Amino acid sequence: MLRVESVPTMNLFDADDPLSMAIKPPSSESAHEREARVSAELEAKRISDRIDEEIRAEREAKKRQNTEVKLLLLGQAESGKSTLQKQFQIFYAPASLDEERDSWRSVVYFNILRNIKRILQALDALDLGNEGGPSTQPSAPDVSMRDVSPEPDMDSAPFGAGPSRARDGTPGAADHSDVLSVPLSPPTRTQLANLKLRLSPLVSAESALADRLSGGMQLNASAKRRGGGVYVRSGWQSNVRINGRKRRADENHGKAAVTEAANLRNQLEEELDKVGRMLDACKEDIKQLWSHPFIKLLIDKRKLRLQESADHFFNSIDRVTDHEYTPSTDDILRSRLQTMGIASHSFSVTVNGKPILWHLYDVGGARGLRHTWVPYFDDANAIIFLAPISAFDQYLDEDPKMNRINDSLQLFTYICSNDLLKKVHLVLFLNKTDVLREKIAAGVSVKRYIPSFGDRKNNYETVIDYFRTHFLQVHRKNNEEQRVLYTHLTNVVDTKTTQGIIRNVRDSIFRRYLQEASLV
Ligand SMILES: Nc1nc2c(ncn2[C@@H]2O[C@H](COP(=O)(O)OP(=O)(O)OP(=O)(O)O)[C@@H](O)[C@H]2O)c(=O)[nH]1
Ligand SMILES: [Mg+2]
Repeated sequence: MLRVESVPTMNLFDADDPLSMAIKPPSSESAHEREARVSAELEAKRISDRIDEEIRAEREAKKRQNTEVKLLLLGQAESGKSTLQKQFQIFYAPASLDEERDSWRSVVYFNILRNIKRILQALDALDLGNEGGPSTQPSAPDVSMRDVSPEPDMDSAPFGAGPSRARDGTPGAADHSDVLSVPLSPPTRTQLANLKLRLSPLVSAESALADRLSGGMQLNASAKRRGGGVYVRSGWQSNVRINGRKRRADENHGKAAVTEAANLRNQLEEELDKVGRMLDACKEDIKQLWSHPFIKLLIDKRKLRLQESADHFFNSIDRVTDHEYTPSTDDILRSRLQTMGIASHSFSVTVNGKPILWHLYDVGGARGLRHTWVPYFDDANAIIFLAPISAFDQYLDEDPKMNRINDSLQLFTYICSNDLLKKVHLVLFLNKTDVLREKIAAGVSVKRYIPSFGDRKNNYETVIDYFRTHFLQVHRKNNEEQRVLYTHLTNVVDTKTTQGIIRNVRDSIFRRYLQEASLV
């Protein structure tokens, strides 16, 4: 079957590796010396293996005594891990979400601006006549602080190749001859050119906000071109926290001295208020842009990768641009920020009268970040693997040749077959079922992207069944331990159904945990 990480084979004494060169035996080594060296190396390995085994046994024993449960949220980028983490937060620590509610205002603004920028960039590629406004194409070279470049190609795809699509992931790279072949009437051309001109200032506001959110951490130029978003590390909220928008006026009122922290807060608030005012001033243009039939066609034909929640935020533009706006819980669940590294969250849960600390690890799912998961495998108790099954018509930002369902299946194979995870409680979320339903209802053909789907009926139930069967097969083929796989069809932005599923998952994880720890 498919392997996800290819480990490069390395010559034992690689000339590029100074350590291996240092321990390389001398070229003058005699047969007797060689025998002695090999025997010493074997003995050293035996001792090292025994120590490893002792450490493993100790860790297992500790796991049993522990009153902690570690749950990993795994899956490709944009599969819904951080959204699910927010649902856990709503369930176990709603007050903490309230505390950071204000920080999400900047993310909501950023998401709206990012989608506008993508549409304007797509318009840039069309000749709309003399617009005279600033180009929305990135001009300055990027400084690479963190490369999230893709790993090498995987083995052959289980679903085969899909139709032609963007080769480099940029909106302009897709085949758009069909859009261009639609003759634009002069008034429409002028209308679009004017919209583009008036909305152009929002593009620089987007860049400033992206820098603010990521704390200056940037992607390299090629990752950006491929559509890379803003990566944030755990604790990003402190980059944009204002701590109560009303407080500023009170603090400043009649007081000469303000602290540096308050100054920074004020500056941030002013920046954000400015973006809010810009959005407010442009809201009619934004509505026009979003509802324009040509823009809809452009998004559809060129398969523009807008964020999942573009529709939600564009349709809420009046509410979001209100100067008293505070993000609703739904806004927070629909906001998009890419996770960099591992974000951990802890909740205290009482099970059978016993307090248990429940640690959740939300990982970054982009290919270049997956190596950071491995250190967490060792003492994990449970995994929720999220596979966005609506993504059958999409390709990875990191590798535009890789169908996203295909990537999910390969990743799931890696998780199911990983030795370190053999005993871990495994839960599979086939996520974004709501998006899948909408796509199917809109007539998007699965067979077009997944030729092996064949002539099956292009309806929701059949498609779900088809994908579920593939995931279950992966599990069955990699299940020497006879481990149960708990599968759920999910839409993790829906709080009501997700909370029910969280309860169900919690009970199954704790039941097993308590049995293993001999606590029942
Ligand atoms: N409609 C819908 N949107 C979803 C669902 N799950 C996640 N989303 C949205 O998809 C986007 C990506 O979700 P995230 O939770 O940020 O994805 P992630 O897996 O954490 O991605 P990385 O951090 O890049 O690895 C967000 O805008 C979410 O609101 C779902 O079930 N339905
Ligand atoms: Mg995330």
